[in-house]
Amino acid sequence: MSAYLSTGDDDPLSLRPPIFETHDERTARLAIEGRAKAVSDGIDEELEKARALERKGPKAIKILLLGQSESGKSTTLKNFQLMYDPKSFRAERASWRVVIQLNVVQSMRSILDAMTLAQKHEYPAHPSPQRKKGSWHLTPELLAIKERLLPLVDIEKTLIRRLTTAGSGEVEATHREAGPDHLKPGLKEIAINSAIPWKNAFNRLIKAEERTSFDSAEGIDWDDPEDPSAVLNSCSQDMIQLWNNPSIRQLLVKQNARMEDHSGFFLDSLDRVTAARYIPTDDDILRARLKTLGVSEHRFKISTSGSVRDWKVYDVGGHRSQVAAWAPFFDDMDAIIFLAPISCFDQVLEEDHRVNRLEDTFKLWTMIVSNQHLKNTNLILFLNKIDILRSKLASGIKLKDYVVSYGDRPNDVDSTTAYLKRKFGGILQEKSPSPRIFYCHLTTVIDTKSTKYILSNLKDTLMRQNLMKTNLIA
Ligand SMILES: Nc1nc2c(ncn2[C@@H]2O[C@H](COP(=O)(O)OP(=O)(O)OP(=O)(O)O)[C@@H](O)[C@H]2O)c(=O)[nH]1
Ligand SMILES: [Mg+2]
Repeated sequence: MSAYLSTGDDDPLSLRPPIFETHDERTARLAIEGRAKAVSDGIDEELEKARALERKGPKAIKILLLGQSESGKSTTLKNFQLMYDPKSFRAERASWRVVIQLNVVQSMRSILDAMTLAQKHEYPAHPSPQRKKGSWHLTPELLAIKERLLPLVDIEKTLIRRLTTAGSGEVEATHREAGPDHLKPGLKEIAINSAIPWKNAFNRLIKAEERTSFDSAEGIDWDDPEDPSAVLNSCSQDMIQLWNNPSIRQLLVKQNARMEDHSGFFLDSLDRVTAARYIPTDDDILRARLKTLGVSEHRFKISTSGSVRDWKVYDVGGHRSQVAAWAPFFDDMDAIIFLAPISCFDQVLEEDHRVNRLEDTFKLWTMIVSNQHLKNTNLILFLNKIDILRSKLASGIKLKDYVVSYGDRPNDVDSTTAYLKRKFGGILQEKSPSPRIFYCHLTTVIDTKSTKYILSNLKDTLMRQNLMKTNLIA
C-alpha cells in the first residue's frame, strides 16, 4: 500500500510541487510529505508482518469426506455443523423442509410405481383365492387411494422445480429403481451443486422480520402460495393407509423394494412430516437426502483446552462421475474420513447395476489407501449404516449370499462387522505405501449422539497430533 503521493514524472497520479514556493513553504511541504511517507511505510510494514504471521501461524486443520454416493458424507458434515455451528445448521430448516417434502413424495411415487407394475404384470398385491396360486390383484380400495394420490406427481414437479432453481439449474437426474431391473420405473434423484448456496433461495420462505428466530415455528412463511404443504397434508391419510397396508408391504417385498433402507426415508413419520405446520427436527435434517455435486468447503472454529483452531471440512459428491474431482483435494489434508456404508452388501450401484456396492466401496478404499499423495494422511474409516445392517440381517438377508468368503460364520452384527473390519484393515496393511494406524468406527451417522462422541474423539486426536507436528517443526 502506498498513501504517499510520488512526484515522479511517470506517475499519472503524481502531484507536482507548486511552481512558486518559498523556502519555508518548501520545508513545510517536505516535512508533511516525509511524515505521510513514514505513516505509509509503517502501514506497509504492519501489513507485511501480519501476512508473515498468517503464513507462519497455525494452519487450519483440514478434513476430507470420501466414499461412494449415499455413503453418508453429507450427513457426517451435518453432524459437524450441528456440533460446531448449530446456529447456521438450524438457520437452514426452511430449505431442508423442501428436501424432506420431496423425499416423502418420491417414496410414495416408488409405491405408486410398484402398484402400476403390479397392475401391468399382475404382480402380487393381494392374494386372491379366486385366482391361481401366487396370483394377486389390487383391491378397488387400493386403486381408489392410488387415484386420489395422483396430485403427488404434480407436487413432485413443483418441488423439483423449486430445488433446481435454487441450485442454479446444476441438477442431475438419475434413476432410482423400486423394483427389478427389467421393470424399472424411473425416479429422478435431484442433485444440487454444493458449491452453490442453494439454501439461500429458501430464505424467502422466512419472513424478513423474523430472521432472528429461524429456530421457531414462526420462521416459515405459511402463506407462501407456492408451498405444496396443503396438498401433502390433504393426501396424508391416504399415504398413511397405503404405506401401512399389508398387501402393499408384501408387494414391495416381492419387488425387492425395502423402502426403509432407502435414503430420505420418512414413511414411518408421515403423520408428522405432512402436518400443515411441519418444521423439520434436527434428526429429520440428518435423514433428508439431497445428492451432492462438486466439492464444498465448510469452515468451523473449534476449541480444545482453551485454544481455538480453524477447521475446514470438505464434502464431495460420491457418484462415479464425481470421483475424478477428488484428486485435487488429496494434498495437504490432515485426515480423510472414509465412509463405507456396509449395509449395502446386497445392493448395486445406482450408476452401474452390474456392480455390487460393497465391492465398489472396497475398490475405492484400496485406491485411497494405496495413493502415494495420501501416505501421510490419517485415514479414518466409518463402517456406516449399522442400523440398516442390523435390520437387514434380522430380516434374514445373509451376508454370505453376497460375500462368499464369509462362509458359515454367524449372520449377526458383531460377526459381520468384525469380518468386514478385518477385510478393510487387511487392505490398508497390504496396500498402504507406509505403515499407518488403522482407525475404524462402527457408525450410524444419522444418530447424532453416538456420532458426536466419535467426532469429539477424532477432534482431540487431530488437535493433539497437529500440536505435536507444529512443535516439532517450530
Ligand atoms: N439409516 C441410516 N441412514 C443414513 C445413515 N447415514 C446416512 N444415511 C442416509 O443416507 C442418505 C445418503 O446420505 P448422504 O450423506 O446424502 O450421502 P453422501 O455420501 O453425501 O452421498 P452423495 O452426495 O451422493 O455422494 C441420507 O438420506 C442419509 O440420511 C445411517 O447411518 N443410517
Ligand atoms: Mg453428499
